[in-house]
Amino acid sequence: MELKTNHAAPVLTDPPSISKSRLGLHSSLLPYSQQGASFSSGKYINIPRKKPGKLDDVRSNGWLDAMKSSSPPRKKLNKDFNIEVASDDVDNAYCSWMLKHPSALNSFERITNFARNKKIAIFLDYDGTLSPIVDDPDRAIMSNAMRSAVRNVAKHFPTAIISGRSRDKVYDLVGLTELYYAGSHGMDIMGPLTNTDSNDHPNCVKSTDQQGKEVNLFQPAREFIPMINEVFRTLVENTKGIKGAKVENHKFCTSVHYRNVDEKNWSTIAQIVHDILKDYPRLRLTHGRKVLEVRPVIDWNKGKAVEFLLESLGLNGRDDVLPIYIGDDRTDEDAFKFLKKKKKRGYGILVSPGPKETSAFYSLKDPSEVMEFLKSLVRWKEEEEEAN
Ligand SMILES: O=P(O)(O)OC[C@H]1O[C@H](O[C@H]2O[C@H](CO)[C@@H](O)[C@H](O)[C@H]2O)[C@H](O)[C@@H](O)[C@@H]1O
Repeated sequence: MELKTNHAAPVLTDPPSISKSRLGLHSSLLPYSQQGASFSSGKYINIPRKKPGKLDDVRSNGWLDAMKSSSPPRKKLNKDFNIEVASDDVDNAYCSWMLKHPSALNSFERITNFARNKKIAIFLDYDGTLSPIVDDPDRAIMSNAMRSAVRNVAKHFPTAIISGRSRDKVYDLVGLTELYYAGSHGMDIMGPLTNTDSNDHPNCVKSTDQQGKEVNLFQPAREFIPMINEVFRTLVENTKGIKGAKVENHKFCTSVHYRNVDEKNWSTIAQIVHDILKDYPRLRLTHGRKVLEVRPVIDWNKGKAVEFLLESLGLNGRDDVLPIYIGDDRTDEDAFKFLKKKKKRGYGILVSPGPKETSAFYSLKDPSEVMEFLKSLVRWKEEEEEAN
């Protein structure tokens, strides 16, 4: 592929950026990244609400655009984004983007040079990162080779999975006891019990894990469980006539999948979720890959979860620590932003086969490259240990 950096490259956003003021949006309908949350556990985000009675249609408020642009297969980029470019231009766009977000594999030596004499902490998203995206969320099975790569990484570095799925579900899928797990986009964290400030955090309780080991359980949205259950049941009921729709209950949030729904019914799905949110002002919408997610309006996300876990591990804010976060989705951007905040605090790595707006520093194409990167880290660490 030829590199042409002077070409005006179309960088694709996922979902597309929408002018709030132009559309006069109900802010709970906006993609999460547009809402500007700030840290403070358990506090609500201050979201100005529209006057009741003035409801947007899902078409005019940008939901449908965001739904269409979520998770486009690379070969369909031009069509899905209505960009009139030849496929060479898409390749050029990708190359230009790669200059800004180089491959973590090609930059491996740079990464390890920076990591030398530092303690690395690894944070991994699940879907699209450790397992490829598939049509049925229940069949997103991680390969044994990937499991073994993650197990080996965890032998050398503290390692956590940060997923949008419920913590129990992602634990069942990964099946490794040596990791820390954060489910429901970080709203359900099982971390180490240590003598750090994180133990005194409100919403933190001592608990035991599957092996009976004492752990720290942090659930800042606990009070929302009955509400999420109620919304889950209503969503199941209201979408049951839509072929291919699937609703998941993640305990602190709920997801409505439309990957397998005929595109002509997407507006119906959107309208159903939109109508439910009208009745629950303490819940809001975020967009994932062909999924609408309903979650509490609390100031908590995957970035906060990374900070919390680093704090629990006694690793937060230290110059001798290098956190690395690998993820593929919009919700991973909060973690990338957290690592980027202070210069060189850590590396975000976006998993994407095409250009995407991101706060990640590096990129990897797909889960097989993620596995290669994890294996390389282990090899490097073992060589370092042997040499010392
Ligand atoms: O934070 P993650 O671990 O990446 O979880 C995000 C969502 O992942 C799952 O949905 C996605 O993967 C499915 C399986 O490949 C795919 O069918 C779906 O279209 C994707 O959105 C999970 O089912 C969701 O509930 C998570 O929120």
